[in-house]
Amino acid sequence: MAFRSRREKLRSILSGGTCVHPGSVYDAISIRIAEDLGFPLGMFGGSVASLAVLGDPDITLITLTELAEQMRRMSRAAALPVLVDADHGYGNALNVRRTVQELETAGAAGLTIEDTLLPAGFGEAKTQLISLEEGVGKMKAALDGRGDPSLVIMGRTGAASITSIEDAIRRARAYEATGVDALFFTGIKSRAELEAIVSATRLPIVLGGAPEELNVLEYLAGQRVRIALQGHAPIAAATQAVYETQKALRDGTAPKNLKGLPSSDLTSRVTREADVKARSADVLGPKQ
Ligand SMILES: O=C([O-])CC(=O)C(=O)O
Ligand SMILES: [Mg+2]
Repeated sequence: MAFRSRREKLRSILSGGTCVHPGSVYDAISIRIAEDLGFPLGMFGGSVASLAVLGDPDITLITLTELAEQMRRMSRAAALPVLVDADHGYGNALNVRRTVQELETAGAAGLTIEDTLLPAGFGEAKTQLISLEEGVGKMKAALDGRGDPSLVIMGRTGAASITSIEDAIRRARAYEATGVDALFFTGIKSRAELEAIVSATRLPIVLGGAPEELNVLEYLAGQRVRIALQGHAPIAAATQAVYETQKALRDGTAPKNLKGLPSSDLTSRVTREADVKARSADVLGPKQ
């Protein structure tokens, strides 16, 4: 299986003794940059998928097909293992099974399924959770949908910031019992909360965003946290760069005087130009 080594790399992060920051990736160029800079893993968030594909905020308007297609583009562009935020699995537990099948064939190294009620329901001001029982059904369906046993499936709960830390632990333990490979938590606010989770569970932990006091890799590593997200600044920086460049051009700046453009060397690296040229010479013959 072509993607197995990517999945095994993610598994070795989860079974290792350190905690890593993933690179935030959302398209073919961003995954190549993350790979070239030596990130051990890419994180493809639902928020950045919505931004890159639709230009929308993170409100689950993106479809599974669009998400999987963007993942497929990244899988072709680079060999960096990618953890995909598969949100709620795009429907009920049967949809979760389908979501796993699609992301597996698109080359994801791993994916998260969360227990948030998505998209937001009628008249609901605050984010809601599905029941623990429905969450368990989704985790079972995700595992059932996996064809390649090396694909990593993570159970994710946002309960810490929606209901309580006790509820987050209860849910994590129930997801753990289904056989998922790791637990992903959002909304953890303190070391005490993290330590309560650590003593009540046994699987590797992934933290999606954490306050300053938690953000020390050595400390996190000692708490069984293997991956700690750092948000999605690269796509935000790209938005600002496009804005500045278009504004300068609109204001009359000559293209040769624009600031912040990549060197030709960087462009050549992110397009893997040397590789393309070598292949062109092989199959298209020498240029006349
Ligand atoms: O998983 C992540 O990267 C955090 C998240 O939910 C998102 O960005 O949609
Ligand atoms: Mg998300």
